[in-house]
Amino acid sequence: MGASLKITGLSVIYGAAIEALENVSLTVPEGGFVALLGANGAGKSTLLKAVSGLLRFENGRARAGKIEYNGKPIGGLPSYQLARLGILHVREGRFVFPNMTVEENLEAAAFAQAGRGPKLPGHVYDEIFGYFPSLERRRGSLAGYLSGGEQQMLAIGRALFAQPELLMVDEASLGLAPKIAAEIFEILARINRERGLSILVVEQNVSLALRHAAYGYVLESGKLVQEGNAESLMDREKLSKRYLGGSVGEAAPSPAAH
Ligand SMILES: Nc1ncnc2c1ncn2[C@@H]1O[C@H](COP(=O)(O)OP(=O)(O)OP(=O)(O)O)[C@@H](O)[C@H]1O
Repeated sequence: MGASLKITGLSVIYGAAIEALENVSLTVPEGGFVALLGANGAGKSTLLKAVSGLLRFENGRARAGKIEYNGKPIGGLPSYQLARLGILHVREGRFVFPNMTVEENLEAAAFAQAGRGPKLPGHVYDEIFGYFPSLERRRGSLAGYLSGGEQQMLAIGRALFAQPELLMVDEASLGLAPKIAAEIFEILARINRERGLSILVVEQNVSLALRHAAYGYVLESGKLVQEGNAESLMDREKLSKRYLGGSVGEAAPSPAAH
């Protein structure tokens, strides 16, 4: 089941003066798959943090604008309440517990997010491992020893335990080999299709994101500069050069790719 997100005229500042977003409006329809694109520092992560209630931990705040979830205002709610409403944010950097096994990471997430556990019924694992078979093979391994791609899958798998209705994923492809990044996006698309879950991804790899998302928004220096359906954005060759500083078809190269 998916939820709708509507952001209207959102402006965010950090501290007293750093303007990270200015008058940004964005919609994720129920069951939609939307990509938020833009170069480094454009404000993409800030937007996700504004939705999931994480801004306050970084001395950030919404100066203006409205955030509505399923038609109701949610601005100012704490992150744990937003998670209970079904808004899950997979942050950039993955944040798995390195000294716990895959299974323990999933149990911890279920316990913290949904108040379940510590032992979970088998079908819950089957559902998650159905999307991520490589995690099942490594369920007894310490998360710290997983590859970057497997850690990203674990981070997404943990979010799924909370039965989200809106899943926001920040830079899922960062530092990953193209084949693994593509696999992760295919899994996200499958989750979107099969569960009707609404998905908002932040991505620098434009072609990868627009291959799966139906609609995209482009931020530049905190302002929305382009939006449109995936096809029309892919057609705008200029988009990459002007706003993203690279080729539409390429992700930023990463020395850590594995
Ligand atoms: N905690 C913070 N305190 C002060 N300024 C911040 C903070 N987080 C982000 N910023 C500033 O806000 C702007 C937007 O940053 P943000 O991280 O949202 O961009 P981004 O598009 O997600 O970039 P990246 O792809 O590099 O993560 C930048 O100018 C950044 O320096």
